Amino acid sequence: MTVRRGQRTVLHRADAAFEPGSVTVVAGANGSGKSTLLETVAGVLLAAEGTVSGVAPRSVAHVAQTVASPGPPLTVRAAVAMGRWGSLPWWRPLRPADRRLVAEQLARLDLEDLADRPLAELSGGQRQRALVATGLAQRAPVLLVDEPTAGVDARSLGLVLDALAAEAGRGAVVVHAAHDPAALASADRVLTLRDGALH
Ligand SMILES: Nc1ncnc2c1ncn2[C@@H]1O[C@H](COP(=O)(O)OP(=O)(O)OP(=O)(O)O)[C@@H](O)[C@H]1O
Repeated sequence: MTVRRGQRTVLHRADAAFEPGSVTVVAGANGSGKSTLLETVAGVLLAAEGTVSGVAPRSVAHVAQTVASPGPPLTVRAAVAMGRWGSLPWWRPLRPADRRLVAEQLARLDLEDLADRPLAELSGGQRQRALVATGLAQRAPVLLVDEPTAGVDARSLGLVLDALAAEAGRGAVVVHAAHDPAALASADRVLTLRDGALH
């Protein structure tokens, strides 16, 4: 697909297929278009040419890159619970199974001690883990995460990579953008964006 942002063609006939049950890392220099690729697959951006196929409506969990802004006044637990809202009609409260799933994701990313803290007050690395947990809580067939390993310490890096591998293990398509050598080494496949194309 070809994707433009303003006057700039960021992706130029970029083409890839992502397999269920595998983790793909999209690498590339700053500004090469990693976020643009994930946003287009997620349906946030529209391709000028080409299409994204095989992705059913509401089947994508897309975790955007951490932003420095304070965001809504949510606790970490509430933020992760938001991952369940998409699977429920608006008038329904979370079911016990949803709450269990939220608790599991908090434990998986070692967020239990931070669960009742406001998301906005976490450090960058802590917030990164919380955002990954929000994506995992969606249990979507397709999980797209923008730089989940940016700024996390060695232990958190392991937790994040293990969690992403486990998502692939349950059959999800997992695609994440990364620069980190450990993230690249742990992926089933690494695609590099260069000059708007995937190599
Ligand atoms: N909202 C926008 N409007 C116009 N151009 C944009 C916008 N967002 C990004 N771009 C441009 O699109 C190109 C690709 O940006 P993108 O954020 O996809 O790169 P990236 O590989 O994810 O970078 P990074 O590693 O820094 O996160 C860059 O040249 C960037 O300046």
